[in-house]
Amino acid sequence: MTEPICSSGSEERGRALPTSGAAEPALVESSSTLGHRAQAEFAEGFQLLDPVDVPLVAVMGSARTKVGTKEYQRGVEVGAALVAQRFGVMTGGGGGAMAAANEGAHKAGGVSVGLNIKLPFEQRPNRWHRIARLFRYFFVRKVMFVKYSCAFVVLPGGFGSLDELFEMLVLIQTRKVPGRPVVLVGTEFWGGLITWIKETLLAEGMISEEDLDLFHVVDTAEQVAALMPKHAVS
Ligand SMILES: CC(C)=CCNc1ncnc2c1ncn2[C@@H]1O[C@H](COP(=O)(O)O)[C@@H](O)[C@H]1O
Repeated sequence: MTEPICSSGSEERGRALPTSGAAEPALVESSSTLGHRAQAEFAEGFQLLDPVDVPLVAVMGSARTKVGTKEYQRGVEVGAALVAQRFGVMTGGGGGAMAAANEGAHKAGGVSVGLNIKLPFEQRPNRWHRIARLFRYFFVRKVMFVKYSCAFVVLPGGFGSLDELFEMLVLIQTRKVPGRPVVLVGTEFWGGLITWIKETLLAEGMISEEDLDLFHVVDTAEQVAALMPKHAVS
């Protein structure tokens, strides 16, 4: 018999469930294991981030951006520009755009945070963050990005970056979190999505006109810095 794709709690109870390890799929564990692990992970995340005493900007972006490319360089510049404005930088701690933003922040002498994720394949943290933790659950880690950031910057990226972007926009749109700058970097890269948002989502009444004000689209690190909340600048 083939394994069911979905399983109910009662089906789970009869089965030996994996207990730990990066290779094991998350969210198929028993409800109680999931609950305990998530609770512990929340507590550890709070412990890590509560003591950070500079305002953090979450910088999202592709795990695949190559070192040495213009895109990588722009990520480095964004990290450095945020530190120049006395923000710390918090990323997903992996390679690509995450490494770029952490590198810029670290080399500029700022606070550089990496919230890594355990994945079923090998995952190396980048070497540019000094405050770090490895998370099992994307959803717990996303709470950290939202709870501990005062602005959200999204460099060009794929599904992961889109997920983080839209999570943030929904939370602001529905007033679950206070508004904050959400900045997409790369007018050319994001242009098609923005056009679709306007010509389909807005035109079909799926969002309101004012929802378009929930995000900005820019091209340079200086423009990102100019959109940040002013309280961090002395
Ligand atoms: C090549 C590959 C899939 C590597 C995955 N390695 C990852 N390491 C750390 N964070 C990640 C990773 N994949 C997705 N994320 C999260 O999703 C975003 C990147 O996803 P993407 O590459 O844009 O879609 C990051 O902001 C990060 O928070």
